[in-house]
Amino acid sequence: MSETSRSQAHLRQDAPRPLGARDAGARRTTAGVSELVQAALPLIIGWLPSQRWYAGKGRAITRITPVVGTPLQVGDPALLHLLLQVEYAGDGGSSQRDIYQLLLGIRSQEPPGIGPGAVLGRLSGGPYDGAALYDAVHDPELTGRLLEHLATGDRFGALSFRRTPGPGLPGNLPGRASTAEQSNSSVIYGTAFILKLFRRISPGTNPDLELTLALSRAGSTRIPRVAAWFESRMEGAEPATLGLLQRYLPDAEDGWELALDQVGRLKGDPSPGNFAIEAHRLGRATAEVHRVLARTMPVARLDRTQTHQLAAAMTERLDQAVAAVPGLTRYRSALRAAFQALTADHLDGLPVQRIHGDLHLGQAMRTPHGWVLLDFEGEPAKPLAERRLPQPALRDVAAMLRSFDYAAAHLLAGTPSDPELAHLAASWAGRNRTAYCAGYAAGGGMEPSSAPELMRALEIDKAVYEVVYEARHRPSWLPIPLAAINRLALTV
Ligand SMILES: Nc1ncnc2c1ncn2[C@@H]1O[C@H](COP(=O)(O)OP(=O)(O)O)[C@@H](O)[C@H]1O
Ligand SMILES: O=P(O)(O)O[C@H]1O[C@H](CO)[C@@H](O[C@H]2O[C@H](CO)[C@@H](O)[C@H](O)[C@H]2O)[C@H](O)[C@H]1O
Repeated sequence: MSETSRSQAHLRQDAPRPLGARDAGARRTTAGVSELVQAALPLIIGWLPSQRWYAGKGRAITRITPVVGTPLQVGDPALLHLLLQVEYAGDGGSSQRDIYQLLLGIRSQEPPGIGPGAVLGRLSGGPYDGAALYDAVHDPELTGRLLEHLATGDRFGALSFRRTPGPGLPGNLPGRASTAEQSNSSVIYGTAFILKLFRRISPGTNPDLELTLALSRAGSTRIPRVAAWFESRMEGAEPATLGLLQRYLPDAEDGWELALDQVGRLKGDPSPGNFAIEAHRLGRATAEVHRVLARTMPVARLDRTQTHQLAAAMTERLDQAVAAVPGLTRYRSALRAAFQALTADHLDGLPVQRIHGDLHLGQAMRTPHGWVLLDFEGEPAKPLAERRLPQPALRDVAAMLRSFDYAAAHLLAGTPSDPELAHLAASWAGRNRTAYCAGYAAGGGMEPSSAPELMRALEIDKAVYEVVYEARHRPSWLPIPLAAINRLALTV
């Protein structure tokens, strides 16, 4: 971070409507936003790189530029909404930039019970000199304030809060930070709503909002209904989605946890459950979602050129992954050949449509009324425009198949090599993969076994993505996708 330079040149200050007589001092007004941001920047720079959602890990920050600062509450506590552009050095002297959404709380005393990882430090200078600066996601009072904005459909300068038609929203529920492992940050309001705050922001509608709204409007019960969202105008660009409020599913069980529970029982439980029934239902649910998306969003068919482009994009991602993770190098030619096989004539005319884009067991919740799918954001590492392109629906199927492998591999993680256990794990994954595909076809989706080359290429493409994801975020998990690459490279 040695070369860090800061700029406030582009900071837009958006004045809030008065929020009541909470503003104690004359200096603590909107006029002080710029000074507040300048005082906060050194603390932000120290805190940002340790956040799970921060994409620039290991790279030197070269510049930080506040883009839009909006005080959503002044006084003690105060709430500052900030969009911050961070530039970092890329490979070979290139530079990369990302915009992050921060929701910063400011109080004279830190909120009770807040974890040390959520506290940025004490401000030095500016209108809140000496006050504690912290991640407001962990402050029930301030996240409650956000819900009020969503409930009333407020506008603050560049920020617009929007509600879907339907029953009113309660404006007075405190929010608690979700502890789920995730790419963004979520706040749960009682047992009624969950608000996801997108952390890495791109101009344009986030596919999570776009697709869940389309599914909600079509009456699908396979997603939690959208209740509200908020967005920011961006200079010279489309508005960016910042947050999505959906119904909370209080009785739901996470598919990943359920699967791990079942896999764990393979180690000697006399009555291991039959997850294959659930896998079949999940396949059906996936097909149902695909059918609604194909009905309500644009669809197309691949021509010869587009098939070549599909294969070329996979090859390009592979080459980038090999450069980032040298352990992939020895598989490169076998994997390239699998992508090359896609260019044969038989894919001409393959339907493409909007899909989930990053489907895995952790995105599937089993409720008393069946499986519900979450998080239609697509792979967070891909540019937003790419995530919004129509894709073969089997891409989601291949991604879920990878998830069954992941769950099985968990059984073996950290244990000395045990051929019997390895066999049990492989059989468990195989059974559930087959059941999921059968459920998908029974639900009206394309029969996965009718397109073996495509399925293999899609699974490899996903495993390559996972190799990079694990190398970056969870290096101890890297052997899981690498083992899959090894297997997929050998299978022809
Ligand atoms: N509507 C919901 N009801 C219950 N739990 C939810 C809901 N939405 C998300 N969750 C929980 O939060 C986790 C993270 O949500 P997700 O949308 O995948 O966030 P991210 O995009 O940040 O990874 C999920 O795995 C699930 O455990
Ligand atoms: O944060 P997201 O849920 O949007 O997705 C990212 O993180 C996932 C892990 O949390 C990652 O999924 C990979 O690990 C899962 C087990 O934790 C496994 O079930 C998936 O099959 C595997 O891809 C996902 O790839 C990443 O985009």
